[in-house]
Amino acid sequence: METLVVDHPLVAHKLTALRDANTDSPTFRRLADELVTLLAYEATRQVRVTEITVETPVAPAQGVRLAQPYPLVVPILRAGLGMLDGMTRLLPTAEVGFLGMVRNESTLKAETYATRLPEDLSGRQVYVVDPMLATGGTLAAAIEFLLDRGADDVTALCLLAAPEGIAHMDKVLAGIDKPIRLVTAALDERLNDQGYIVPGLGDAGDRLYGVV
Ligand SMILES: O=P(O)(O)OC[C@H]1O[C@H](OP(=O)(O)OP(=O)(O)O)[C@H](O)[C@@H]1O
Ligand SMILES: O=c1cc[nH]c(=O)[nH]1
Ligand SMILES: [Mg+2]
Repeated sequence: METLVVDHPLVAHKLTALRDANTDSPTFRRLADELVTLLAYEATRQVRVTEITVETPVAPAQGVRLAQPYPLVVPILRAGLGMLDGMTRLLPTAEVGFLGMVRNESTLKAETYATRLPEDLSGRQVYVVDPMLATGGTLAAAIEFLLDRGADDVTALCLLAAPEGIAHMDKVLAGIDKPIRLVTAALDERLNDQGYIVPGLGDAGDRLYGVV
């Protein structure tokens, strides 16, 4: 898996505020939304385009537009919903599919409780959004699901990643001959005994949606 940790002072500034336990839910949602837009700029570097010509008021100009089929954006419910608007703002013609997954907090295994996306993803470029890559169980299962449906190019956007999660993804996805990328705002130190990212930001879903 090709991994990019976005190194930018504005990303670091917003991420620091997001981590702060004193940041309330409305501010957390706004910061997550702003961070996605910054990450999406990097994450869409390989988005497929078609060359076209347009007529300016002066002369023909060569340019590009997004190729069809349009990209599919897949938020992993629930916390991934906090990254959806930022992503579709940058890719307004993208389709959106949904994966509902929850980590069993005792076993740390990911369980899928909802799938609502096209049956056939052959040839599709997919952007998966989920703020947290902790053990990597959730994201690895999500990407395997998308590849099984035929997706041939998958980019995941996360706000935070743990080294253990990236190692797990590399192991599970080894030998897959399709582009798989991760773009994250930070690579943190480690996981704690409860599988939480350290220093992290706590439970992203709870902080987005105000559950305490
Ligand atoms: O890398 P992992 O160890 O699998 O953990 C990461 C997952 O945990 C969080 O979701 P959670 O299961 O808390 O569900 P939620 O979005 O409904 O809060 C997070 O948004 C990821 O989906
Ligand atoms: O640190 C973590 C790990 C998993 N899920 C979260 O929301 N936070
Ligand atoms: Mg959660």
